[in-house]
Amino acid sequence: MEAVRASAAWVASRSSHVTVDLQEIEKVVDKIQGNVPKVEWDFEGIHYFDNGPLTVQYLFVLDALNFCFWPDKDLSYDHLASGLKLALEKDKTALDANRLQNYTGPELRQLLNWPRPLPIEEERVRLLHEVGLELERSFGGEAANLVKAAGNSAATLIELITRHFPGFRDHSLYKGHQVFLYKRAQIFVADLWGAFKGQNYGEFHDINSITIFADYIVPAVLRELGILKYGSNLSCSIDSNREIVPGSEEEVEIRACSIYAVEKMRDLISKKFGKQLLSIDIDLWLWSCGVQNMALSHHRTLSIYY
Ligand SMILES: Nc1nc2c(c(CN[C@H]3C=C[C@H](O)[C@@H]3O)cn2[C@@H]2O[C@H](COP(=O)(O)O)[C@@H](O)[C@H]2O)c(=O)[nH]1
Repeated sequence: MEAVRASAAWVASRSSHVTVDLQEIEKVVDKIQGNVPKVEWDFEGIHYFDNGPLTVQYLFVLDALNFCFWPDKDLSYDHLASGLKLALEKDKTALDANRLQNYTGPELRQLLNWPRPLPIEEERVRLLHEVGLELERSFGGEAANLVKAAGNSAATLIELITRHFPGFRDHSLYKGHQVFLYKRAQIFVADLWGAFKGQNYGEFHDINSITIFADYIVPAVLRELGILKYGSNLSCSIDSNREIVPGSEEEVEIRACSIYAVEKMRDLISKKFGKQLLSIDIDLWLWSCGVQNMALSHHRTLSIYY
C-alpha cells in the first residue's frame, strides 16, 4: 500500500519519541544473512479452512474483530481464531450476513465460548453488525464476492474494504497530516494469501505492496531487537504498563516507525543479498517471535484498529 508506506516514512522522518536505528537493522540483516526464518501461516493450527467461500467469510469476520486483546490478561488472538472456528464447525450459518447483524454482546461471548465481557465489547458487536449489513447490501452477503470484486489486486481489495467498511479505516492525524496504517485491512489480505497459499481467493499479483501490520506485538519485538529506540518518557510509560492515548504522537510514531523500519529491512536485504522478500513474511516471523516471548512488554492503547 503506497499510502501506508509513504505516510509511515513521513512520520519516521519527523518522529521525536521513537527512533529507527538503521545500524541495528543492518546488524539483524547480517546476522540472518538475509534469510528471514520461514513461518507457516496458521503455525498454531487454530484457523478454520475449507478451501472455499466460507473460509473467506471466516477470515473477514476474524479480522473485523482482530484487535485489542490485552485488557483481559487471559484473552489472546488464539481464542478469537479458534472460537470462531469451533462456532463455524458447529453451525455453518453462524457467520452468515443476516446473523452477523443481530449478535448481541452476550451472544458473541457465547459464540467464542468466552466466560466474561470481551474488551471493548460494544464496539466488537457494532463492527459485526456493520460487516453483516454492508456485506448484505453490496456483496450479496458474502465476503468472497468482496474479494472477487478486487480482481486479484491486494491494493484494490484494501481500497474496497476501507471504502465500504468504516471500521477498517485505520487512519490517524500526525502533525496535521493524515497517516494510513490499515492494519486489519492488510492483515485480511495476508490471511487470504496465507490460507489459500497464493491461489484462488488468495491470489494477488501485487502482494508485495502490503506492509507489516502495525499492532502491539511487532513494535515490541523491534524494540527488543534494538531497531526501535524509545525516548525515556515513552519507555517508562510502556514498561510500567501505562496506557498510551490513541492518536497521540507517541502512538502514531510507534506504529509508523515499525512499518518504516521493516520496509528499510526489506530494502537492505534486497540490496545486500539480492532477495525480494514480502513484508508479510517478515511480519509473521517477528510476530511469531513476539507471541512466544511472554516477558515482552508492549504498548497499551485502547483501539479498535489493532
Ligand atoms: N503484526 C501482526 N499482528 C497480528 C497477527 C495476528 C495473527 N495472524 C495470524 C496469521 C497467520 C498466523 O498463523 C497468525 O495466527 C494477530 N495480530 C495482532 O497481535 C495482537 C494479539 O496478540 P496477543 O494479545 O498476544 O494475542 C493483536 O494486536 C492482533 O491484532 C499477525 O500475523 N501479525
